[in-house]
Amino acid sequence: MWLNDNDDSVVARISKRMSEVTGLSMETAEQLQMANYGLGGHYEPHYDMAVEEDRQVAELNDQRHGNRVATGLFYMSQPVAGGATIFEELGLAVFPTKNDCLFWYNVHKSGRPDMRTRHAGCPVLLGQKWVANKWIHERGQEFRRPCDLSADV
Ligand SMILES: O=C(O)CCC(=O)C(=O)O
Ligand SMILES: [Fe+2]
Repeated sequence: MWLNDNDDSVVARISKRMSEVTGLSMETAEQLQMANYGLGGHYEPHYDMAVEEDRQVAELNDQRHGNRVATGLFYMSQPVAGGATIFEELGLAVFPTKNDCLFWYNVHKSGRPDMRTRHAGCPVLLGQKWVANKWIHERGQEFRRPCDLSADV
């Protein structure tokens, strides 16, 4: 389910806060995506951004707005057990805490995808997991997050 800033003042406030905290423009961001996981609900390992090898995602990548430069993942509820967001490459497991937001950059300042951002949602073992995704795009960030020539900054 996708929520537009005009749907409710809470949705608009989330966008505004996201911009204030990250310093990024929300002009080209996607609507807020809500997702619910029940028992056993999980999300296979994936990248949020388009990577060259992944044609399907690349085709989904909005050419006008550029790649998904960053992800804001809001935990709207707290499962009783399970449901961590894990980053395999980084050896990171983040257990959802209600009202927390996990933020990361998907692409380097050079525009190259950061392959360390591959992540997954582990199965919910007990309780419910609600998340909201805010995907922020490259266009509009030119002066807010300037490019850098080195590949891995
Ligand atoms: O639910 C999670 O922990 C991860 C969700 C996710 O990666 C996504 O929706 O793209
Ligand atoms: Fe994701």
